[in-house]
Order: sequence, then C-alpha cells, then structure tokens
Amino acid sequence: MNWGIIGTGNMGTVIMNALIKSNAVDERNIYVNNRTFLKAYELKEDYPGIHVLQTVDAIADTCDVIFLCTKPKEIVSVAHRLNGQLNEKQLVVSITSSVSVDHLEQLLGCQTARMIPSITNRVLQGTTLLTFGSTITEEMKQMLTQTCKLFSSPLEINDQYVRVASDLVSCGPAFISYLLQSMIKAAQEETGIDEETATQLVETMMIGYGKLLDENLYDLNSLKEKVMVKGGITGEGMKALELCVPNGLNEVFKATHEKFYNEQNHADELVNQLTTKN
Ligand SMILES: NC(=O)C1=CN([C@@H]2O[C@H](COP(=O)(O)OP(=O)(O)OC[C@H]3O[C@@H](n4cnc5c(N)ncnc54)[C@H](O)[C@@H]3O)[C@@H](O)[C@H]2O)C=CC1
Ligand SMILES: O=C(O)[C@@H]1CCC=N1
Repeated sequence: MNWGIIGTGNMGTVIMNALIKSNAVDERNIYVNNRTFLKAYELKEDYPGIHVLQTVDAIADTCDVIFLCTKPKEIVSVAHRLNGQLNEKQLVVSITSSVSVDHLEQLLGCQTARMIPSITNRVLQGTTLLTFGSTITEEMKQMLTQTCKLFSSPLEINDQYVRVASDLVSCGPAFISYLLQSMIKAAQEETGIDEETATQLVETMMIGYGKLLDENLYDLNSLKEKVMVKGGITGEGMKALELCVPNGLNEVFKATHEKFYNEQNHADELVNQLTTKN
C-alpha cells in the first residue's frame, strides 16, 4: 500500500515520522509532495527511501491513502485539484478540523476521512481524532484506525466536539508551553532565579509528570492531592492559582471556536464556489 503526504510542513513531517518510526509503513512506500520541492526533498536526508514527487497529480496516480497536510484553504484547493483523478478504492484524509469529510465528499469521488494529529504523535504518543466519510469501507476504516494505533491513541469523534477535542489534543501542547513559560517568568520576577535554571527545572518536572501519568500511578486529581500536603505550602500557592486561572481559560475555548466557525464558513464557501463552477 502506498501512502501520500501533500504538504511537508510541521504536520506532514510529523505524520511521516510517526508512520515510519512506528513501523506502520516502510519508508519506500511513502510518497511526498510540497509546494516548495526542495523542502520535501530535504526529508530524504533522514529517510533516503521515501519518494519525492513533483506534482499532486503524481501523488494521486501512485498512492492508496493521501494525507492533505496544507493549511485549511489549501486543503480545499488541493482536493479540488485531485478531483477526477481518484477512484473509489483510494482514501483522502484531511488533517484539519475546519475541512470536514462532507467538504471532501463534495469535492472528490473517493473514500474520505479526517484525522487530526498532534505534535505528540512525533514520539508515538497522544491522540489522533478520527471522523469517517459516508463511503469509506469498513476495511479501510479498520486499516486507518489500526495504523493510527501504532503511533497514537485514536479516537472517533463526533463533529459536535471536534473543535474542543482539537483544542485539547493538538493546541494543548502550545497552550501548556505558554502556561509553563508564564510560570517561569513569574518565578523570575518574584525571586530573581535565572531563566535557564527555571526552564530546566520545569522541563524535567514535566518529563517526570508525563511518566507518572503514563505509568498510571496517578490521575490529574490524585496527583494534585498527593502533592498538596494538608496545611502545607503547595496549598497556599494553589489558593492563589485558583483566583487567577479558571475564568481566563473559558476565553481560550470561545476564541478557538470563533476562529473555527469562520474557517468552516470559508471552507463551505470555497467548496460551493468550486463545485458550482463544474
Ligand atoms: N501544527 C499543528 O500542531 C497541527 C496542525 N494541524 C493542521 O495541519 C495543517 C498544516 O499545518 P502545519 O503543518 O503546521 O503548516 P505548515 O505551514 O508548516 O505546512 C504546510 C505545508 O504545505 C505546503 N503547501 C501549501 N500549499 C501546497 C500545495 N498546493 N501543494 C503542496 N504543498 C503545499 C507548504 O509549502 C508547507 O510546507 C493545517 O491545516 C493545520 O490546521 C492539525 C493538527 C495539529
Ligand atoms: O484544527 C486545526 O487545524 C488546528 C491546528 C492545531 C490544532 N488545531
């Protein structure tokens, strides 16, 4: 089976790495294409077996499964470009929340899915969020799910919750980085500790934190309770934290959803334009 990746930016590269590193796919069965050819070609330094194709048409000719890993607007135009070149045995996968399987089905006569990845898939961890189109075969569904299982915990997600789930799974690492950087900055401001030391302390703490969860020693709540000795110092810090954090976080989800609805409307309009022209 041949696997195609159109767009070898951050996420295209993460997906390629995850497929190879997890032994889900042999690198000789991976075909990539990028608008800037050289950027895709550079990936051969690490993975000499992959094939770099000059056009998306060549990807359509060669691949059984094709991941569309460009920005949302370009996902729609690349899908439109592939129209007429794919058959019902092939699968095209959107990796972004705002381009749905319905959008792909309006543009393409092949099987469709959406698989929202996370940067955590790079280390064969984290979740992938799956949604399947109406014409996908049971066999293809199983194949994609089993493949995702090799580098993540796949979860089939209802459209209603796809954005909030992406916020947690895919935006999460960026949000957590920001929160930790804010913690480092506050520590510096309040005590004068140098940034390098504070950063090192936070990073090693996070690695250990992930391992505690990974080894199922604690869940979020029991971990918090375990550290917060009754009447102790953590509790005092926690009281201050409880005053400044909670409400602000609601705004995060309001903001991502507003942007999501805009992007989704934009994708609707673009798909309508492209399909009524034909
Ligand atoms: N960055 C992340 O953590 C996540 C990103 N996503 C989604 O992944 C998609 C890609 O995001 P990034 O990888 O961060 O963006 P990026 O900008 O790093 O990569 C996009 C790549 O697509 C290429 N490209 C653009 N138009 C093209 C075309 N017509 N043909 C071939 N290649 C083309 C660009 O040259 C670039 O290399 C977005 O839709 C984003 O919403 C989803 C989950 C997580
Ligand atoms: O839905 C999306 O496409 C964005 C990218 C990172 C998380 N969500």
